[in-house]
Amino acid sequence: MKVTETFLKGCFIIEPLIYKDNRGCFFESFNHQKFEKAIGQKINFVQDNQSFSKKGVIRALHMQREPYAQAKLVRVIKGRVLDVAVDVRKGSLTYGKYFSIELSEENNTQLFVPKGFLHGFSTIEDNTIFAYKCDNYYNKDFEYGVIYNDKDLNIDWKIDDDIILSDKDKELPLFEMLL
Ligand SMILES: Cc1cn([C@H]2C[C@H](O)[C@@H](COP(=O)(O)OP(=O)(O)O[C@H]3O[C@@H](C)C(=O)[C@@H](O)[C@H]3O)O2)c(=O)[nH]c1=O
Repeated sequence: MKVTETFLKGCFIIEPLIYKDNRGCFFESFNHQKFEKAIGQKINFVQDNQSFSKKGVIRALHMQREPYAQAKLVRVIKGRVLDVAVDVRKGSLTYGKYFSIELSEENNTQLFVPKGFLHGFSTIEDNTIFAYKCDNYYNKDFEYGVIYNDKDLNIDWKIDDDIILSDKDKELPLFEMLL
């Protein structure tokens, strides 16, 4: 696999090695030993999540507060998303900056989003299946977020049609509330 650190320290792009043959293809979607070596830190994923979304959905921007903060390893099984990670680590040189990348069933690319990041994605294709591993359990009392269209963050979600949001995501606060 090829691992590339983004301009946000600790946030990595992972491109698995794809083995193609006359049947189709094969790849290791996660290998604990290789993964820890590649990112240079111990990681213990304890929860796997999967969501299905129509085209034009934005699920964002989410995180959990300590002691339930989560690092995530995200990927697309079917369809295509624009995945977004925002650095909100206090004191970070890239605080408030975001990285976005297209993840799809074609490129099989994954993104490792460390603790201390807001995370979200928009679905560019209909019937998109998004899957991710988390290194801490879900706890609804520690969920936090920022509204997807915050003016300071100014994220281009690459959606032209109508945006579909959850009621919860419509009510998320502005980024300045995090300060
Ligand atoms: C995230 C999550 C949700 N749920 C439940 C709560 C709710 O009833 C239902 C749907 O939850 P949500 O609306 O929060 O799902 P969703 O908007 O897909 O939330 C996810 O968005 C992406 C971008 C992330 O990064 C994730 O960490 C998570 O926040 O599933 C769990 O039981 N466990 C979980 O781990």
